[in-house]
Amino acid sequence: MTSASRPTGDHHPTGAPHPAEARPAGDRPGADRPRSDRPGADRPGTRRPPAGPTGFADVGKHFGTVQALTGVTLDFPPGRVTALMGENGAGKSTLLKILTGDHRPSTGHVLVDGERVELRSPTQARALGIRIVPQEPEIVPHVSVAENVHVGALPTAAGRRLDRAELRRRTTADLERFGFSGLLDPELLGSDLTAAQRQLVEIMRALTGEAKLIAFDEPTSSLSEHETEALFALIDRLRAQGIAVVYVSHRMREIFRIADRIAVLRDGALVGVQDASRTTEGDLVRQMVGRDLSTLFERRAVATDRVVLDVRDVTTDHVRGVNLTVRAGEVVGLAGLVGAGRSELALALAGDLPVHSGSITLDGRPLPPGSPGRAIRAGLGLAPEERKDQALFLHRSIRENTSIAVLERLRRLRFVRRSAERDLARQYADRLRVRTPSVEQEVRTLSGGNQQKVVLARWLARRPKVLILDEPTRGIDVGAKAEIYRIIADLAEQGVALVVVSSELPELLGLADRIVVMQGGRVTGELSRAEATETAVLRLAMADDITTTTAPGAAS
Ligand SMILES: Nc1ncnc2c1ncn2[C@@H]1O[C@H](COP(=O)(O)OP(=O)(O)OP(=O)(O)O)[C@@H](O)[C@H]1O
Repeated sequence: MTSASRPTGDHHPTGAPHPAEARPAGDRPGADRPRSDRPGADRPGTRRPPAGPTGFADVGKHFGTVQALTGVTLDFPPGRVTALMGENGAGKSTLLKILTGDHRPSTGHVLVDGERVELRSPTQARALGIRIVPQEPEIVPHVSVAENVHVGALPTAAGRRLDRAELRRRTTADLERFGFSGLLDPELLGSDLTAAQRQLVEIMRALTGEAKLIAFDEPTSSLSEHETEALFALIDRLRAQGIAVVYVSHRMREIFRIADRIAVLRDGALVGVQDASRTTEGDLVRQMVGRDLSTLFERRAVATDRVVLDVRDVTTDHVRGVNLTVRAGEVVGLAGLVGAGRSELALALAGDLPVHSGSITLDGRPLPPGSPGRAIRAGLGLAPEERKDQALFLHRSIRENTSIAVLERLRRLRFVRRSAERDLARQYADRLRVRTPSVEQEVRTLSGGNQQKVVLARWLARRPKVLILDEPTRGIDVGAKAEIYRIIADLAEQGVALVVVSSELPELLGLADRIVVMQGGRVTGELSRAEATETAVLRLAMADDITTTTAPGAAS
């Protein structure tokens, strides 16, 4: 791509000043007007009003017998952020894929600036200014960040060789404009990127060239607070330039922070579109799920004195001397910022990563580290963070994917195995509200959130002595979240020792009897349920940063 083909001046995301308005939910004067109509947004060069709406007219979509969408009519006004909400499998991703030319609608059509268009491919949608930041970033592993961002439009020097200096310059400038400087090195290889960095590359890719509509599909699921704020600042700038933003997320707090309007889908149909300042979390939940979830975190404390998991001085590549005890019936929350070492500790305890020193005792017996099979046999289960990559057999059914962890138990009942397997899978599919016609459905055809529920079902079904759940509700809708909280409470009542790693603080504060906070691979503190507040947790999660600020050099 030449620099001339990139957005410049007012069209560029960072060409416009950052809107200064703070936006607490429910207190946004003029929130019902398009942003571009508001004072300060009307700068020379801001887009002209389009001739007509961009969005969907009566769109339906079926996959074989599955009716994913029915009669959806919805437009995305310029300069406004429209959030799309709905339970797992409600049809959000399918809707986005129709907008970006990945799927063709079975009925109805897509409108761009009032004109009916037949989008045959993502390239065609892109040429019309429609962009998507997909749920699963697609990164080329063997090339740099810069090449990944500018893939398909790389600058060339004499002899048609790649002009690396120009590419680096361009990417560094992009990083600065998008507010991502310091979060990503243009020279890093695709294969070395963290989940968060992969997401940032996808966002940068979507923002190159002239965009009129940008859709984000659960963009923050792997971003830290800091990266999420950089993304929100960017979205504020996109809005101020008159770009239509579509934002898919299950996170209520984010929706109320960033959205102007909220569209709710249920079972493939549009339930309604409301102004974000005139609705509440409770209203949205009722619309999505059809019931009240006000008792989300209700659970009794049932922890006993019997220590089931005792971790002493465990050191791994990035984890330093961690001590942790979990009692039967206790839920211990592991808090920390992304990169604090929580997932590495979880993987090490489950035998998936080497332990360099220290000891692990499970139910009074030493658990030699380094063997996942041994950990499972000893009664320690881990539902890892990267569930889909690490755990699913995509071409197998929900039944097979659920029962694989309990086959030994079912095998004993040789003749009834298949039906026992099916009953088990059905029981969890129902409890976790997996949207599927049958448990014989191949997992690859499920929506992202429903795939996550299947992996979780497997571990919940196993009922180990110690269960470690790493980000158990990531990508999962609010109805199923409530069910997962209930299952965690039930497991605790049955005497299971639980460790929950979560980046959603309200979730940890609601679930945990005790919160252990990590930072930079170490435990920086522990808070009882009574002591734990968001501020107290964050203070410990940033302990080093605070030490460094107050006493330079002291933290080295
Ligand atoms: N390629 C496919 N083949 C068969 N069924 C599909 C396919 N893609 C989607 N579906 C079905 O369409 C429905 C809508 O799925 P979609 O991915 O749009 O949901 P979603 O609202 O994005 O969910 P999530 O919050 O879990 O990401 C689901 O029932 C899903 O199983």
